[in-house]
Amino acid sequence: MFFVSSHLIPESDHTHCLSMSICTSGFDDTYHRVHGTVPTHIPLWKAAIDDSGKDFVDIIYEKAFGEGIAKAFCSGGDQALRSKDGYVDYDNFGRLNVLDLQVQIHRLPKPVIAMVAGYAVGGGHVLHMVCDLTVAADNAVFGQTGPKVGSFDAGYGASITSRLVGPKRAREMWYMTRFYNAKEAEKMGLVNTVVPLEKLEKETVKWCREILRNSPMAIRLCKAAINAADDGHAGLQQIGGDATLLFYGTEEGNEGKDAYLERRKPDFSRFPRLP
Ligand SMILES: CC(C)(COP(=O)(O)OP(=O)(O)OC[C@H]1O[C@@H](n2cnc3c(N)ncnc32)[C@H](O)[C@@H]1OP(=O)(O)O)[C@@H](O)C(=O)NCCC(=O)NCCSC(=O)CCC(=O)c1ccccc1C(=O)O
Repeated sequence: MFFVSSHLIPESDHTHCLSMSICTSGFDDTYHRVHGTVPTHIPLWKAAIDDSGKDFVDIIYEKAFGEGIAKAFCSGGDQALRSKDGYVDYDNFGRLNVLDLQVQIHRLPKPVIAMVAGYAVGGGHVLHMVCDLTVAADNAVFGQTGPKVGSFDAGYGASITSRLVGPKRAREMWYMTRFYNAKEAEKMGLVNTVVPLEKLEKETVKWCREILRNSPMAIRLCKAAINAADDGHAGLQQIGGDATLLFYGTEEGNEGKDAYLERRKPDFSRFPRLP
């Protein structure tokens, strides 16, 4: 189970900087939090998975929830770092790395829950939309800003908006760049639930635990199935991989492998040919 959240990044730096709360699959009481400012140009999933955000942990967490000020989930690509070819890296290469993060969130065979406090706008709004579920605080604000600042996300960004809120509303969001409060977002189907800010993390953890009561393989396949149509061949590959994974655990699958290793002809006759 993963959940992605972003709390207030100190001072002005709340652009594409997520403080991430990553709950590993066990998600027991020892789940760890990785809170940190992770700039656009570092693949966030990698930072999270590598635990490389460890140093930030308490500082950001305190700033965000300790002081009761969670101003932003993510306000999108840092316009100050934007260059002619993307968002510049430490090595001065422009990149659009957030696209990779979107793909990773979609393909991760576990639910990813966006825990949104404050602004989720621009590329930050796309990030919450690619997550499986969104638990929003009552101070959350949602919207696309791209066309206002000369940007757009014509990949997952535009198409998932349309899936979630319908094509008319999606156009409204992208053409008009309006902001919507948490209740409006809930009504539009952009978020799953809205809770008071101070209950945000508790509620998100509750949702995680509720999911974790259920079959991990069933959930894995539900996620793959829900994303399959949107993801085209990559979606089929994901669900196909899951089918292979399950088949390798069967006697029928192993008969082929065993026969090969034992240098004999495989005997599949005992396996049913189901209607
Ligand atoms: C988020 C706001 C609505 C907050 O407003 P407010 O509370 O009044 O605070 P401010 O005073 O405006 O902001 C505080 C401080 O933060 C700076 N800031 C905020 N957001 C950004 C930003 N995105 N870039 C740079 N700086 C930002 C702001 O300037 C202030 O700094 P000071 O130094 O204190 O003055 C409001 O801030 C706002 O609307 N922000 C801009 C939102 C925005 O337009 N975001 C960019 C959208 S485009 C985008 O996200 C890229 C899309 C993308 O990610 C992508 C798409 C397709 C392919 C690839 C990519 C990709 O990889 O990036």
